[in-house]
Amino acid sequence: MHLASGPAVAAAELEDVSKTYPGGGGTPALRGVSARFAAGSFSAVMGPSGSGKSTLLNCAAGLERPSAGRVRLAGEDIGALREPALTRARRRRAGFVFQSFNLVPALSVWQNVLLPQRLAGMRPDRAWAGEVLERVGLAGHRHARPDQLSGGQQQRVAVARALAGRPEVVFADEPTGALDLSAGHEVLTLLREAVDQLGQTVVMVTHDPAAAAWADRVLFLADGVVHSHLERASAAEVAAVMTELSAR
Ligand SMILES: Nc1ncnc2c1ncn2[C@@H]1O[C@H](COP(=O)(O)OP(=O)(O)OP(=O)(O)O)[C@@H](O)[C@H]1O
Repeated sequence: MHLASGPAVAAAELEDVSKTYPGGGGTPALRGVSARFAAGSFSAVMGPSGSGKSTLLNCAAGLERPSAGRVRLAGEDIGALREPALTRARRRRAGFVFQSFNLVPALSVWQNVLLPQRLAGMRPDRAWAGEVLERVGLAGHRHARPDQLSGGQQQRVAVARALAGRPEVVFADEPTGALDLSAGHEVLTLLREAVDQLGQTVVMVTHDPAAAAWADRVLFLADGVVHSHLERASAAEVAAVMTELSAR
């Protein structure tokens, strides 16, 4: 089953986006960034600490409003939307995976997976949610609470939750940052399979060149601007660019 249309379509797009945070001392976190995340692709966003990676992700996802420029999610100009239309668009079109899992501790695995669809006012697609829980290997844990699971299992629940609503884009901010190597590997495998088998679009911020090497394309940020891109890069190639950026 394909969740997104052909590769030429941008699932998310930033056009000349700048962002200065109130209280950020006037220094922009992003300065005129343009980036296009093709539907059905897996992109990684890398760059030194403070280069604007999370800000880019949050602007693309409608979690932050840019100070200038345009953001389109599945072709919709979300900058033009006021609350609560922006929240509705984000809930309908974006799925999220965060470093800290962000599961609701009082809810079961199953309730966590269905929650975004409920919040979006959608009737949860239980058959599909069951299938994604199966895919992440946790069908037998649907009644468990998050604190009964390992970190790797909790992040797999978060991936299932992000996929369950069939969003146009899954935004992942350091999804392997809190995991050991093998749990991180499992989560990256799931994200890769979501792209290859389901046609999902994934945009992932990471510090780890080995994680970025799972992506089709790596976008490098430095000081709030796009420095460069790599296609189908190895971890060593990604690490070489990071070394160059860190030495600046
Ligand atoms: N809410 C905020 N208020 C003020 N400044 C902020 C806020 N969020 C981020 N910044 C600043 O914006 C710049 C870019 O931050 P951002 O978190 O996007 O970078 P990053 O590349 O994701 O960093 P890291 O790798 O350390 O997570 C930094 O200088 C940061 O201090």
